[in-house]
Amino acid sequence: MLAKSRENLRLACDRLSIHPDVFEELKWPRETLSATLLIRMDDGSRRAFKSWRCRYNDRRGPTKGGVRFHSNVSLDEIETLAFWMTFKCAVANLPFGGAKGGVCVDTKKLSASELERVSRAYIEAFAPFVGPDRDILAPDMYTNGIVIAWMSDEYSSISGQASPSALTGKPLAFGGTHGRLDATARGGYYALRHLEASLSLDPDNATVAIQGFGNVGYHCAKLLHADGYRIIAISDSGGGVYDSSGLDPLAVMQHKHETGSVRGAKGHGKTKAISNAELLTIECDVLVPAALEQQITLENCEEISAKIILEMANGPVSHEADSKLSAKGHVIVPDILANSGGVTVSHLEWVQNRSGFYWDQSHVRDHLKKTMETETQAIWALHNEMAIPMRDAAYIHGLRRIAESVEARGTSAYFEDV
Ligand SMILES: NC(=O)C1=CN([C@@H]2O[C@H](COP(=O)(O)OP(=O)(O)OC[C@H]3O[C@@H](n4cnc5c(N)ncnc54)[C@H](OP(=O)(O)O)[C@@H]3O)[C@@H](O)[C@H]2O)C=CC1
Ligand SMILES: O=C(O)CCC(=O)C(=O)O
Repeated sequence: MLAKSRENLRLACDRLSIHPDVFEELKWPRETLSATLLIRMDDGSRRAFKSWRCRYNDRRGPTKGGVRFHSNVSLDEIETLAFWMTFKCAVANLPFGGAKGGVCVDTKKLSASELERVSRAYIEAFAPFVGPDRDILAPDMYTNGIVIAWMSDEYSSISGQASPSALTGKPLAFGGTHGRLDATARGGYYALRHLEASLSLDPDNATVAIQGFGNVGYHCAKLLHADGYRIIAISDSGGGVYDSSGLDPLAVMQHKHETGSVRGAKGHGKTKAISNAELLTIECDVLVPAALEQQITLENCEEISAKIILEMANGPVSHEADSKLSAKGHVIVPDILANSGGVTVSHLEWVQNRSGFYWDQSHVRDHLKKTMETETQAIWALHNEMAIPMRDAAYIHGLRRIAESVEARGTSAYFEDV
């Protein structure tokens, strides 16, 4: 995946006439560490879990990115996610480079105490890599505030002092910030709402399909539903539900709490079960992938009907499918912009931890809204001026900032402006 993603960098370098040194620097991660976590299970047996932490590039500041717990996590996935984080942090204009980590584990097969041991072991393994001025961790798929609290507690024990700013996404009572829980979804929501007029989207007449019903998918559904968008399809790892009359995200979540899946939840009309593959091709105005990478590929991209794809997941559209869809006039609001709200509020958490002064929710939300609107507008303008897809515009927007930080270190001019 990293090789394919690098194509976006190559294109942005070419368009900006960036000095080849910049491409060379961003071609590979700065450093990736791997570790095997040896965990004592509740039944007394011992199990080994592969894990990684990648710090991709730190030109703009300490590296920042989440930790994913998933059975398919691989080195290539983590390095690609860290590459995307590098651009995402630049797009959001944060003083961070990009990083990502992961453990190859199915959290659904662990007890709470096993999950705690995995979380603490992860920090123990990578502690020398971590730190408020070095590498700052956060949640991603199948990690949440509790996992981050265990990790933060472990990090403080290892470092021998309270070190809240080494991890973000912490519970409020443990140095977290207001607004981080739904920040990723809210950021995408602000971006979409900012583009409504340009995309001729009328919330009262627009339909939405959402793949993934965890932190990002659920909050996205809730925010869009509250504004009048009709959510007609929702899925999770167990499959999905479709109802052309609309679904109430709160009721669907209630059903998921009771049964473990969104399958079988009831909407306002004739609700039917659908697969994840079907959800992607459903006729709707806005498709919101909010689960895993590579969901829309050459195999199914011809069947995508949604004119707007809001990439709340990281990398849900393959490189090849992206070109095809863009050529056909689909507007893809790219991940490095659409889901940058999470890391934007993580930055605020880091700032608050470091200053010891804490903000209220409205302050955090105002900042997030302003950031999302500013960067969305800049990318939208570039997309129009250069007649290029929004993803290419976002990479150019981020690359300009990364290249500037390279240049600021005294190297001769790295790029000629477009
Ligand atoms: N959390 C954050 O702050 C950020 C997250 N992201 C990205 O957003 C995406 C979702 O993350 P997040 O919501 O935090 O993760 P969660 O772990 O909270 O939720 C993941 C959701 O995806 C579902 N899912 C898993 N596999 C599949 C599948 N094959 N098909 C459909 N649905 C599936 C899960 O289903 P089930 O409930 O059945 O397990 C769950 O509902 C990821 O790509 C992540 O990298 C990006 C930026 C920040
Ligand atoms: O909040 C953060 O620091 C990172 C979130 C993340 O992992 C992501 O944006 O993909």
